[in-house]
Formats: sequence, structure tokens, C-alpha cells
Amino acid sequence: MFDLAAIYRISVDQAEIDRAVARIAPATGQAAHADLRLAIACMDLTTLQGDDTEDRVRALCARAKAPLPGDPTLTTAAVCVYHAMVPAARAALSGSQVPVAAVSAGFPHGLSPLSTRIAEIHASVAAGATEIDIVIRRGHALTGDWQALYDEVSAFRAACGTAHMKAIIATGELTDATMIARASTVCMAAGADFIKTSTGMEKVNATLPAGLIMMRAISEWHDQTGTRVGFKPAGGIGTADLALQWLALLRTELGEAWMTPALFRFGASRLLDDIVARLAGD
Ligand SMILES: O=C[C@H](O)COP(=O)(O)O
Repeated sequence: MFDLAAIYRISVDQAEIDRAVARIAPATGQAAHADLRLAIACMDLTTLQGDDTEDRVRALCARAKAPLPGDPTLTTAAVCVYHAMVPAARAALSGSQVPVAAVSAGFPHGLSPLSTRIAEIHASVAAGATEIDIVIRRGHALTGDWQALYDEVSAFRAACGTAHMKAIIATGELTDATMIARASTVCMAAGADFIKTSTGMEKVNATLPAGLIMMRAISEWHDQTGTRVGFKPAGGIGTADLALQWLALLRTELGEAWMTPALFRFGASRLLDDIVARLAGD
């Protein structure tokens, strides 16, 4: 049962969030090396470009299956593409354990007709995507229409069936910390398996303060319901140093239980290159 009144009671102190982010202590030395390998294992290796081709997607899938030269044991968590590229990705990843994630529901803006957004999800699931990254319609959050947001995300949840659903909040387009926390909680109430910061196409994408607000919403949801919802920062995470900061924040806020591809993902198109270069230099 969706508790609308509880959503209005959520309130976040931005200054306290900023103080907590200032205390982040990224791993160093061997611990950093282990965290960077974890970052690869937790990565949704992504291409979401207007000039994507099947050849580019096949090359991305080859990297997803063997992301770290000389280490056949490691893969990325998933490959993330537009719907049109799902069949090529599926074919390229056949025989591996790497799933295909499709961005959907009117990605990146979420403003096409609801029936179209739902049909998109059905089509991607039918094409073999087992993870679906939906976007919320930001207007519902910006106008405080939490019931409408809940109803839409619930419809997306139903359309996903057994596919894992990641709900993109687009934090850079929401106005404050409380709105980010409320949107996160509504998406979890509607059945999101993961909540995700950004599409990568907002003017402001994944930020540590917004991520911390979402992690705390996940922690509170776990305390209230016993359900562990995953977290995916995405957009603009391109360096090993930044990945280490995110993992330090995750470890502090949600703990080791979340430090697994089942509950944490980086959505990233360039991060793998920087991590591979860093690990090669270690
Ligand atoms: O969902 C993933 C993002 O679109 C990736 O963003 P990025 O290209 O800035 O890494």
C-alpha cells in the first residue's frame, strides 16, 4: 500500500549532506586496487549516442566480456544500450553471463505518451533485455504529484515483468535534497529494483551529494521494509579517482552488503578506460 502522507513527511538537511560528503575517505594502496576491480565488476558499460552502430555495440560487448587485459575471470555487470541495439548486444553477449540493459520509457526525457513508454519497455523485454533503465517524468516530482509518479512507475514495473527495473530520478533536474529523497522513496515504493541518479544527459549528472541523499533513502527503505534496493550513479563518472570516492561513500552509508553488482552499479561510458590504465600502472 502506497503511503502518500509518509512521502510528504520526508525532509533532508542539505548542509548535513554536504558535511558527510566532505568526510569521504577513498581507499588507497591495495584497497584501492581491490575497489577498482570491484568498480569494473559493478559497471554497466554504456553507449547511448545518436551515432551508435551495431559494430560499436559489438565492440563494447567484447570489452564487457573481458574488460581487464590478462584477467579472464572479470566481466562488467551489464552492457547498457538503446532499444535498437538490444538484439546486437544480445547476440554479441550470448554464451556469457553479461546481461543487456536497455534505457527505456521515453529515455532521456520521459515525456512521450505513457502508452508509448510502456510499449517501449515491453519491446525491450521481448528483445531480450533483462534489465530496464526507466526515466521518471520529472514534472511529477517538480509539481509534488507523488501519486502520479507512483502510478507511472508502478505501470513501468508491471511492464518490466521479471526484468530488473532501474528508476532514473534525474537528480540534476530536481530542485532540492528533499525532492530527491521523496522521488527516490516513491520509486522504491513502486517496485524499483535500483534507483539511478541520472541519464548522463542532464546539465548536472551524478553528484556525490545527490547520491548520498539517495543512499540514505535506500537505507531508510531497508529499515522500514527489509528490502534492499540497489543504487546506480551514472553520468559523468569518468575517472578512477571519482569511482573510488563513490565506493567510499557507498561503504560508509550502505555498508559491504551493497558492494556487489546485485546492489550497486556504475553507469559509465568512459570510466573503464581510466580504471584499466590505473590498474596497469599499479
Ligand atoms: O547511464 C549511463 C550514462 O548515460 C553514462 O554517462 P557517461 O557517458 O557520462 O559515462
